Amino acid sequence: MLPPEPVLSLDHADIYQGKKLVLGNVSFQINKGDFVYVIGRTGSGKSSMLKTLYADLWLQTGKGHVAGYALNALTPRDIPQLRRKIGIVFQDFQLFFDRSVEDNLKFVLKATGWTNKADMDRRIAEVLTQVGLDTAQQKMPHQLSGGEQQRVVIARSLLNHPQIIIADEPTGNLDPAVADQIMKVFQAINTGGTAIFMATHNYELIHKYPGRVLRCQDGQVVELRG
Ligand SMILES: Nc1ncnc2c1ncn2[C@@H]1O[C@H](COP(=O)(O)OP(=O)(O)OP(=O)(O)O)[C@@H](O)[C@H]1O
Repeated sequence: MLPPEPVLSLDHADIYQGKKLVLGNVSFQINKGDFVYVIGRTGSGKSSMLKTLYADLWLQTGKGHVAGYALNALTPRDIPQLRRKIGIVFQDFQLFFDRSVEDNLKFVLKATGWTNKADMDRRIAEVLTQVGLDTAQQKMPHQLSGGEQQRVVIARSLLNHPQIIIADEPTGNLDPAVADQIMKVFQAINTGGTAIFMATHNYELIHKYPGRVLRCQDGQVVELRG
């Protein structure tokens, strides 16, 4: 067997919101191809931990590595580079509603340094196919269902070939059948080798799409044994 390739790790990390310690002494590792959930009650610190991992919150104590970047030694210039290597998906879709699907995706490509039009067109077609939305390129977001909009967000997260997708409640606003389809999209992406780290409240999905499970509880993160 090949040795595990870590794509994300926290090592004795403390997660803060301002001066408030939310999670203390957090240590775990996610390897290439892992599917990992983080669960826990409202306010237990899931989002704060994810935000720390994509450098929206600063890691003040302990160590962390994401896609080759040391979180505790990031410079402001590193942050866009780091975010290019991870895909970020939220519950609320955060698409530009005054632009087509294609223009939403092109915006991200241009912002991350792509210039060649043919390359951009090819990559946009690829990621839309990957999420099962090949025909939606010219549509405006409001012409799409909630599930389709979330697929566009997932497609957007894939544009720069991330090593890991960090998803915060990506099915939270969707009805169960649609949530199920979105999970299948994540599963297919994961099968292709991309690690997934997902905060969720939906235990049914965890049973149906098994993965490692971390729980935020009483200021700590523990891994549940499967
Ligand atoms: N912007 C903020 N400023 C100050 N405190 C915050 C901020 N965001 C969250 N907190 C606090 O940090 C703690 C952890 O919140 P967090 O949002 O990380 O929890 P969560 O597990 O993701 O909750 P949920 O499941 O509701 O999304 C809570 O006590 C919360 O009130």
